[in-house]
Order: sequence, then structure tokens, then C-alpha cells
Amino acid sequence: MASDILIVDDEADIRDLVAGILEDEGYNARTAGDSDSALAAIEQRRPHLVLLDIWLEGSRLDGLQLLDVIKQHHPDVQVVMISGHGNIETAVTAIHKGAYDFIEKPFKADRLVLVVERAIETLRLKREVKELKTFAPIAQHLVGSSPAMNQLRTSIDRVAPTNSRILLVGPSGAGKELTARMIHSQSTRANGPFVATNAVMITPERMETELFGVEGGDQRGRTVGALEEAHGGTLFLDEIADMPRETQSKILRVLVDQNFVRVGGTTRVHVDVRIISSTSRNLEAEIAAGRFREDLYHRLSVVPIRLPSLAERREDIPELIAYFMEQISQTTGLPKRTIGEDAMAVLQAHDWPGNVRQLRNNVERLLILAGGDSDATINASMLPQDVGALMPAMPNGHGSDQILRLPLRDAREMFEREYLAAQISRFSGNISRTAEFVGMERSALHRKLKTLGIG
Ligand SMILES: Nc1ncnc2c1ncn2[C@@H]1O[C@H](COP(=O)(O)OP(=O)(O)OP(=O)(O)O)[C@@H](O)[C@H]1O
Repeated sequence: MASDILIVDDEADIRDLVAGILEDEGYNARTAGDSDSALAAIEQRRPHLVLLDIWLEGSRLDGLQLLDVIKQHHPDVQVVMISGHGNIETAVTAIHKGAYDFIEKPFKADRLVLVVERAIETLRLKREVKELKTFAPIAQHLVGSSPAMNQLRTSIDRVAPTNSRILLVGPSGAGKELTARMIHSQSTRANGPFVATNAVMITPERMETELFGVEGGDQRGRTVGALEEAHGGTLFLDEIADMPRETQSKILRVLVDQNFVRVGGTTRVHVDVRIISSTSRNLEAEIAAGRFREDLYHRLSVVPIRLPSLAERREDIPELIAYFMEQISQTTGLPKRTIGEDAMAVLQAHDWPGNVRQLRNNVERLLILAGGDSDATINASMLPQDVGALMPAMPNGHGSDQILRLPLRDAREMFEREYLAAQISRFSGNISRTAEFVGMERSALHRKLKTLGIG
């Protein structure tokens, strides 16, 4: 998707020339001849980059004053100054005021394109850095080689380049946001922004200002909403079932009209945004209960993709654990550990209601809390209690951590031995009463005890 560039110059031929060059390079160019039309154009939609002439004849504000206003309200917009011969000093002042760079008139097309490319790339990197600072470490790719994961990857490869709206359906922590990011990064919008909003985290009252932004009477109190922020990129609407019905209607209108009005405003903001939404609920049931708009569902769910829970792809667990251990060890400096076969069996048998997120948290906990030498293998008894509690219990409360390591025949024998020893001691060594209770013939019990080496 093309980046949005606003060219502000009082000379019409320069505006048209620059717009022509940038459009040939695949950018989307808008133009303005003075400060007020520039501010109106920014009001229409926040651009990614402004090319701003220092000398604006017949304009209310000159280039430097306009730069101040832009930087005050939209610090993230890149500004490149166009300076005439002889006002280089002013251009340097502009850089001190926050402009990214300047080009000197007359300039060659190559120089213009190079500076613009760099400014847009810097903007992208700034966005990435901001994201890395705000979010918990995000996986760089989908880990797992199970058939379910491979199928998901195939679906992503197919839908990513198409620009269609996608609805990701799956339980919490199964990787819906990660999948949305993968789709974005494999799409033609990969260089544009990826903006995520989560209806669970935002109060219903704030939902609309988050999505649409605010347009105050004056410049103060004005904010850019997620939709405008995502122009040229992808907007991820997480947990759409939690969106208030009123907001649902407004989103529907955005999808139909391709534009919206900011809260408290009148300007129609036109955006080009791909929407990927997600839900962990059954939306059909939400529709039947009157909580979700059916027409919105059909618009959002052009391509539905289901994400399997972790319990449906347990074979991915060892690979995920290895991946998270590497990731956590790199970011925290904690040493990686070896997971014993018995512990791995327990981890694979666990149901993981919180899915991959819960598994990741447990790997982190294990690395922090598992005692012993860092070279020592982590065995089942060292697992967090809520995970280990799922191990089949042994009658004497011991040995449960070993049982999953054994083949069925040995595990059964181990269980029988512990079970019968416990029963015999319970009946104070009385074989007849034990046999009666466990439901065996006295002679059969004797034979069994002999084979097991008891008594
Ligand atoms: N297949 C995977 N490979 C590697 N990491 C994964 C995978 N799936 C999920 N994760 C990681 O698990 C965590 C949870 O994933 P994500 O936030 O995408 O889930 P979600 O389905 O959007 O959850 P929620 O609905 O609760 O927001 C993230 O840290 C993510 O990077």
C-alpha cells in the first residue's frame, strides 16, 4: 500500500512536478498551496510524510511556523523541508524543530526520491521500535509442524496477498493476533502500519474515540484513532464480540462507506485499511442472542480462519517449548534447561486452557523457578503444581512423576504394586479381607503378590 504524502509549496508547477515524480514511484501524493489548505488536508487524513516549502508566499503561516503546528499535533508525521537557494540556515533550524531532512531547490528527482524513501523507512522503523517497547515479546513466526499448523500456514499464504477481510476464530492465547501479524507481513501492505485494538481492554465509552479519534473545536484534545493510524496498513480488531452494539453499527458504516467522522467532528476521513478481526466466542450464538449484528458478521467474515487450540495439536508442544526457552533465555539471560522425558510427557498431556500464551508463561516460570544446577534436567516433579497436578496419582502419593516415563505394561505393574501394598497395609496384612475388597479370589491375589514381589 502506498504511503500518503502531502506536498506543500506555493508554486503550482513545483507541486505538480513533485507529485508526478512521487506518484511514479508508487506513492499517494496530495498537494496544498498554503498553510491553511495544508492544515485542512491534514485534517482530512493524517499523512505519513509532509514535503514542506520553507518559503510560502501569500500564506498565513510560513514553512517553519507550519512545521511547529504539525509537530505539535502530529509528532509522528515525518516532515521534509524544501529550501530555496540561500536559506539553508533556516533549513537547519527546521531540523532542530523536528524536520527529518531538507532538500535544496533546484533538486534532482533522484535526490527527492531518496530522501522520501529514507524518511518513510525511518517512520517504519520508529513504529517497530515503539511496538517492541510496548508489547511483550512477540513470536516472529508461527511455530509448530503439526498438520493443523501447516494447514494454517497454507491458509495464511493464500489469503495474505488478497486484501480480503478475515475473521480469525479460536480460543484465547491460540495465536490469533500473531496470525493477523503474519497475514499483514505477507501482504502488499507489509510496509504500512499494523494497528491492534482489543475490545476487552477498552471500556465501551472509550471504544469510539480509540477507533475514530477525536476532533475538537480547537487543536487541543484532538487525537488520531486506530482507523486513521492504520491508513495504508492493517487494523486488527481483537475480540469483536465484546464491542458495544452502537460501535458495531458505526464500524459497519465504515466498511460500507470507506470513510468515517471523528468523535465530535464533521470532517469525513477517507482511509484505506484492511480489517482483520478475531473472536474467541461463537459469533453465531452471539447473533442469535441479539448481541452481535449479523450484517457486520458477514462483512467481517469474508474469509473465516479457525485457529486450533493447543490441546488439538499437542505434538507442537516440544517445539514451542524449545522456541520459548530460546526466546526467554535471550531476553532475560536465564540459562536454558533440558526438559526430561517424564516432564515433557506431563507437559504434552496437560490441557492448556490458556493455550500457547499459558505454555509460554509456564516455560518462563520454569526457567525462573526450577531449582537445582542449571545443567540438571527438569523432571516432572519440578513442574509448576497446576501443571503437574494432572499426572495420574499413585496410591502412596509418590512416583507419579515417573509413571508417564514408563510403557503401559511397566506403569500398570508399578501401579498394581503400590495399590496392593497400600490395601494390604490398610487391612493390617489380612489377605482374605484385602482379596474381598479388591474383588479378587484369595488364591489369585496370592499369585499376583508373588509375581509383583510383595509379601
Ligand atoms: N504458533 C505459535 N508460535 C509461536 N508463538 C505463538 C504461537 N501462537 C501463539 N504464540 C504466542 O502466544 C502468545 C499469545 O498469542 P496471541 O496474542 O496471538 O493469541 P490470541 O489468540 O490473539 O489471544 P487473545 O484472544 O487472548 O488476545 C503470544 O506471545 C504469541 O506470540
